[in-house]
Amino acid sequence: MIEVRHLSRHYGALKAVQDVSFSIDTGEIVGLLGHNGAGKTTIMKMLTGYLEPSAGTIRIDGLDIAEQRREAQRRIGYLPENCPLYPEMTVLDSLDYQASLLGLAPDRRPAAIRRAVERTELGAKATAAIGTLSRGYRQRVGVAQAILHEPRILILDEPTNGLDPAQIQHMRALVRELAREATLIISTHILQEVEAVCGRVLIMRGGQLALDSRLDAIGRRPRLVVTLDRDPDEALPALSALDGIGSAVLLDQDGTRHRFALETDDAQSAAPGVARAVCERGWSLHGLETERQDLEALFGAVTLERMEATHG
Ligand SMILES: Nc1ncnc2c1ncn2[C@@H]1O[C@H](COP(=O)(O)OP(=O)(O)OP(=O)(O)O)[C@@H](O)[C@H]1O
Repeated sequence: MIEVRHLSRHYGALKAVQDVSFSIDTGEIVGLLGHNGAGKTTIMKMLTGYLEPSAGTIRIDGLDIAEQRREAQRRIGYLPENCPLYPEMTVLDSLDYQASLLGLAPDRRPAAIRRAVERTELGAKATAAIGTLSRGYRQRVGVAQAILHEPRILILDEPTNGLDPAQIQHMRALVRELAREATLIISTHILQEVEAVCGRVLIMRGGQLALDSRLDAIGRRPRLVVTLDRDPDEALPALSALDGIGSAVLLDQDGTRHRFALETDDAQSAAPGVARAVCERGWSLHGLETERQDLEALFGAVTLERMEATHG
């Protein structure tokens, strides 16, 4: 179980992650999706205890990562982006070295290494020098390193980055296999990646969480999209407290106008109540529509920010 509350990270004036909250249950496979620079790696580094948040809390199985970092880290396996490996080491040496860094007792190492090699199907390359391996095999070594201590939570940053189509297929099969025993968070900027392996998606946009949805809900349940000239701080609590509304998130902003998406079981029936509540507060209603949450809309949420970034 991972609980993230009001997590922020600033680099000087740059707000790389802003007030992000989510919970992940045991056994879930969650895709963290967003364009380059959206804040995915920053979140992953904070989840793994390698980067301190500027604000907010992270709990791993109830352990506060700021206070019980070592203990929390023992439950996590991490494949960093462009996983650094020593090219002159063999696969086995590399795994043995990582096992020692993880603090595995020497008598437990051979069994742990054997199991990691089997699960990542690295047997044929076990004695090969890492520098001679294809990128796909090097990624598998990175994954083998991450699972040596049999963590219950696995965090994979761009696991298919730079792989060819056959290697991507293999990595996806490996991810599904790993998910039988661990909770998985996979960062990617590829929508198809999420569709292929994840049950749930978190979309980051400009450092903020723009969408948190189960994939099987996408394309089925329409949402209500309301446009108001109110700040999210004021509008979100009011909107999410309305009868029949499960949650409210900010979609985007154009000047002072903000578009909010409201999750509801029945968007058509909830619409009049939303319109009434907005008018009762004396707010201007600039738009109210039902929106089917299909994959295109999901993708739009991501690409919009890319356009904003491109156009400054
Ligand atoms: N150490 C750092 N110092 C300053 N700025 C940083 C640092 N690390 C990341 N950033 C900036 O923070 C923002 C978020 O970066 P981050 O790497 O978390 O994004 P990302 O979603 O993982 O992107 P990518 O898909 O390119 O890996 C970017 O604007 C990035 O330039």
